Amino acid sequence: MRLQGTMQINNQGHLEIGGCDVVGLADTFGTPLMIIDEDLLRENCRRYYKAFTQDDGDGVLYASKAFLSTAVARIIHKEGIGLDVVSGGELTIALAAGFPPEKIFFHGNNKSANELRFALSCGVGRIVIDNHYELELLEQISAAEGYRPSVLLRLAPGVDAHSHAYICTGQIDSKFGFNIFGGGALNAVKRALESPHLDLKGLHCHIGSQIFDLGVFRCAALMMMDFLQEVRDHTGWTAPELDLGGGLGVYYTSGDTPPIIEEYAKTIKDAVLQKCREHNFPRPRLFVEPGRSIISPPGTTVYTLGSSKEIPGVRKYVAVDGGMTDNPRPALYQAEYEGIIANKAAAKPVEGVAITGRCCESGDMLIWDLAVPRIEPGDLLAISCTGAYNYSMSSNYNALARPAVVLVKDGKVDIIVKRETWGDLSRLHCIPEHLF
Ligand SMILES: Cc1ncc(COP(=O)(O)O)c(C=O)c1O
Ligand SMILES: N[C@@H](CCCC[NH3+])C(=O)O
Repeated sequence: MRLQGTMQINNQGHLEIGGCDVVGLADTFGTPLMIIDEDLLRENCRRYYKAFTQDDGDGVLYASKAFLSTAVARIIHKEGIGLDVVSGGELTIALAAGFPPEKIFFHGNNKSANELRFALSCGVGRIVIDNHYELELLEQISAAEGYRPSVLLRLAPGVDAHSHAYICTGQIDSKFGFNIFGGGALNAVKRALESPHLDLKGLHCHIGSQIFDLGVFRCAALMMMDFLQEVRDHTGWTAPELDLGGGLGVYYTSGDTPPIIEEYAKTIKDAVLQKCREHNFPRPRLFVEPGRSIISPPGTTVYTLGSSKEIPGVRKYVAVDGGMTDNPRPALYQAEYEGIIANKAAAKPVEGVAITGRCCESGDMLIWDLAVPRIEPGDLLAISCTGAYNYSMSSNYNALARPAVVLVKDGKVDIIVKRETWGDLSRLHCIPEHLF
């Protein structure tokens, strides 16, 4: 496993993160346990901040769908970054953390009337309108309740992000946004500009996630800038803001070669400036919305090894005490991960095993082929780069309780999300009177 951030192997041969021995963390907090390396999280935020906010007014918004807790929201805010939320729930967590609403952008392809009212009443910075239904709904609510929200329109620029089909979002055949091709986007811009109840600030696109090819980000930026010019030709309106979404990929396993944050920033800014010159267009205020590339590398999940089953000549399955409930990505996207036996981190590998979860599903696999030293039940497996879209996509399937999440830094540890208990699992259940 590639060691990232503050990870190291200590002189007891244990994996250490943020100066904390992972074996000690597992003893204290139990497993499965998600560990977040605060230094690496802050470093990623700072690199984004530096790369994108030197030009006046540009901004970085953390896509909180990747992982959101009140403590992480505080770190994000302290590092000068805004927040992208997609539901009343994410907005509630952000507000509970004391996140300033004006630094929050509200996304989503089917926001409810109640969610829109909530966003309006707390004064979010931007509402990103996804479709005509929402445009009408937001206009009606704003008119009735006396708001004039600042809005962006989400567009599908028709760019294929070359990532897993389930995480590409900017192509023509996508459920998200107004399509540039076919005129839907231009009509939406005209409609929003005509409305006295909406303050159209600019346009948005997000082409997908876990993207390594800077060429597709460049292509999206060029197409959006060409469209801003087309809009100016048709309406006379010069869009002051352009939000290009998130999507930068990260390293999960050897062979993954993601571009660095700084290269990504340069690609986007160069493309925008090129088109500004070409069209004599004033440089819009730029926003980006990274999620995975901020929080994935700082996250590591630790499991305890339990049962195993060896099928001679086929493979050896080794089960952990979590699985698709805390990390559904291998089952959903055939995602691959690296791992290390945290209590034997310096030991030489002697065999290859398949790491399976504990759910009643054959597809509940975490790693198909992991080289491990001699292992036994009770050993600890650490899987790296699990900070994004693991906990946030976790479930209670098989009535498994969600893991705890801890933040580590300089040898200190703080719990930031408590472990769910079996008691929590029935807290929303009710037994009707006639069943007594
Ligand atoms: C609108 C929007 N912005 C930002 C993101 C964050 O993407 P990523 O985590 O790949 O950076 C997403 C998720 O793909 C998204 O849908
Ligand atoms: N959940 C996806 C990313 C989706 C990004 C949100 N639009 C993943 O785990 O890779």
